[in-house]
Amino acid sequence: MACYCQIALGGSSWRVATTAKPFALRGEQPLAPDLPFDSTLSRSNGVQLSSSRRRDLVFVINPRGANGRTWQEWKNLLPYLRSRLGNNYNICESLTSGPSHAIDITREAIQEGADAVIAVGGDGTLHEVVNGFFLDGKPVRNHDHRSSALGLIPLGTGSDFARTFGWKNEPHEAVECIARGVRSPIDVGVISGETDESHYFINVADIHLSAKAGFYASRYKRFGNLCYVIGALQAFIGHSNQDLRIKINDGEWETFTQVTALCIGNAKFFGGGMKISPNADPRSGNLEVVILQDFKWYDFILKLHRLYNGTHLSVKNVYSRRVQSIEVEDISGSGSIYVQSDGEHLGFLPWKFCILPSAIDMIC
Ligand SMILES: Nc1ncnc2c1ncn2[C@@H]1O[C@H](COP(=O)(O)OP(=O)(O)OP(=O)(O)O)[C@@H](O)[C@H]1O
Repeated sequence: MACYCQIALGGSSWRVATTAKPFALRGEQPLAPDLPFDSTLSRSNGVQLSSSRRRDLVFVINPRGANGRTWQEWKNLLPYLRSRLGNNYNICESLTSGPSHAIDITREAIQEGADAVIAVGGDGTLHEVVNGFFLDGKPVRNHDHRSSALGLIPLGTGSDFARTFGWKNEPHEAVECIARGVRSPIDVGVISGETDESHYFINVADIHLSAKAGFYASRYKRFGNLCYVIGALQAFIGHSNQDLRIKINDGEWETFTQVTALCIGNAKFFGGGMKISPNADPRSGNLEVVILQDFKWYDFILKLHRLYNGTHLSVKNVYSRRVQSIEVEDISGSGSIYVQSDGEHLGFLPWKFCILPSAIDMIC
């Protein structure tokens, strides 16, 4: 018989739905007020995994993803998920309460021995789940020194990472992958700066105009994919191309003049379907760097279709290269050049970006 457990951790709520003994987690704070509360749910303190022999799949759901669509679709999906996967797995449902919470949920789920942690939402949720696979620069492990697999049910606004695998922004294909259970190692990008703290990305990290556009786009997610157009228009206001210093694979510093945007792809798409790094492959052991130089606003109008279909690498003033690492510095030293990773604002230059080959097993 199915049993459910309401769980909360580190300032937010989790709900676990299993068909066996519940995956119980600390209960500290209530559900987000506008989320329905199931009175059959119970709470407990401390963390323990199901004692069932079946494996635990922890679904990390951002109820605010895609302006609330993620939550609506998840509710519709759950009965199907239980019928499709419930015979072989305990289905553990964990709702995020706010930014960064998915990181804590993921770390705890891995430490408690979850078989897989599955991000349900957009690239931002996936980004946080990926960051939860690491702590203090090392992979998180359970008591047997094993990690969990990473899964994804793409239900965000852009869901760009899923596009590299040819998945649509809907759940059924992803659920079939989880049911098949095939896992393969994928690469993760790691970003380091002046502090000891590392950040991880799985899709695309980018610098300057595109990162500024992403920063603004995040304010307009209620408009769906149109947010990227609005964000880009706002980013153009006051934009000026900048000279950047770049060091590739720990070689010599080089100057790239009048950089409009610099993109570092572990996968191919960003900005709601733009195929910015068309040769990137998260199983290649490389990152694809694409640099747009001296682009004017009208270049984007004339060449936008090439950016979307990934044929822009042969365009004038577009440089591309496969790298294992790249360091980027702002020559002006203004500290105002935007950086984002997986569509999430990270801060401003300088940063170093490296590949971690085969860092995570992914269900795909
Ligand atoms: N409960 C929550 N309330 C508010 N924001 C949240 C919550 N949980 C996560 N977030 C934040 O929501 C942001 C966006 O999430 P997500 O990427 O899933 O959706 P999206 O932006 O619509 O999709 P995409 O990134 O694919 O365009 C993330 O930055 C995340 O930190």
